[in-house]
Formats: sequence, C-alpha cells, structure tokens
Amino acid sequence: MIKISPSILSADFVNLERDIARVSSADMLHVDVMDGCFVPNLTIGVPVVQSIRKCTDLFLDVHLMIDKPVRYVEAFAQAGADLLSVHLEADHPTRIREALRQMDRCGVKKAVALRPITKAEAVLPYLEELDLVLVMTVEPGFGGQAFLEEQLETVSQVRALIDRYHPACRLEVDGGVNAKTAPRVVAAGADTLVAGSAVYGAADPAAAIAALRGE
Ligand SMILES: O=C(CO)[C@@H](O)[C@H](O)COP(=O)(O)O
Ligand SMILES: [Fe+2]
Repeated sequence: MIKISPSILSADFVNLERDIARVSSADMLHVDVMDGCFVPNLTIGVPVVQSIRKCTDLFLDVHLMIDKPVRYVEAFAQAGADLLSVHLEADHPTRIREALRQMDRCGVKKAVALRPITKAEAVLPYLEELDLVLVMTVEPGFGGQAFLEEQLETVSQVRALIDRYHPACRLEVDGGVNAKTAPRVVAAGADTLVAGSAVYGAADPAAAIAALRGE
C-alpha cells in the first residue's frame, strides 16, 4: 500500500495548524528540519515539532537535514516525532549507529536518508535494523525543485536491497514527487511518497493526496 507524507515545508507557517488539518487524509506528516550547515536553509526546530504534536494525531515523519544528528535524536523524540531520518552523509558511520541506538532507546522508528550523490549500497550496514530508507530525488534544502530522473536507478537499487535483506523496511522517496513523477517512483519500488508543493500547491490537497496514491 502506498503511503503519502505531505511535507509542511510548502505549508503556510502562519497558518500551520490549518494547513496540517488540510492533509488529515494523509498517512503521515513530513517535517523537514534544516540547520543551515548540512543544507543551505534553516527551517523547523524542536519547539515547532512539539507544537505540531499537540495539533495532530498524524504520524510525524521527521527528516533531519542536520550535521551530527545524534545530538538531537532525544530532543526530537521527546518533542513527539514518530520516525527520525538521519542522513548517512551527516556524520561518521559510528555516530550514525549511535543515532540509531538513541532512537531505539527513545522508542522512535528508525530511518536513514541518502543524498543524490550517495550510492544505494551505503544503506547495507544498517538496513536490517531500519524501518524506512529515504531516497532524495532532489538536492536536499528546498521544496519545489525538479525531480532528478537519474535517482530512479537508486530507488530501484535500494528496492532490490530491501527485498533481499529486509522486506519489512519501507522505501520513501522525497523531492519533486507529483502526479506525473509518482507512478514512475512507485514503479521503481517506492512505497512511501513525500510531496510538498504537489499537495500544498493544489487547490484541493485531499484530492492531490488521493491522486498520488493512484486512487
Ligand atoms: O526534504 C525536502 C527538501 O530538502 C523535501 O521534503 C521537500 O520539502 C519536498 O518538497 P517538494 O519537492 O515535494 O516540493
Ligand atoms: Fe524531506
């Protein structure tokens, strides 16, 4: 079953509660956390996640685009995140492992994320303990960018690794997903789609979510 995770990066932050309510038919809510170092943009921090937690029951899918994410795992977990994604490029492998251990201790679901430059095989040392792998199909940092076609190959490769080593793991694709690209992303093996501009740029976000699910 395809799950849709609307990215609130494309929401109106002045009316965040209203815009979160507009996507209540989604399966989860994607929260893009950026630190101005790992990516050239600053967005949401721990207090905002805390506030979001109070105004929705949606599963909070928190995408950490920050250097050395192990420093903030506990804080985001306590703020109410249900799943945390840490980028494999954001720290040394030993500290990525430590971040995953912290997620275990905090009781949140575990994911690793791949920038477009990172090869699919990079997930292998972690795959068997993951709940989700996130493949970026744009350079992380901003919403509304064009889908990187060449990333379809990485999506297929990660799908093959998941099928072989850990079929229960979900495969999320993030960046430039819309009604045109979604069917190709799903054909390549994704089962979870992040969409910011395609959902919040639509006149009817609920209809956009249904279209992305292929309904
Ligand atoms: O993580 C990111 C960007 O770094 C994404 O989650 C974007 O927010 C997705 O936006 P669209 O490409 O769907 O507009
Ligand atoms: Fe994201």
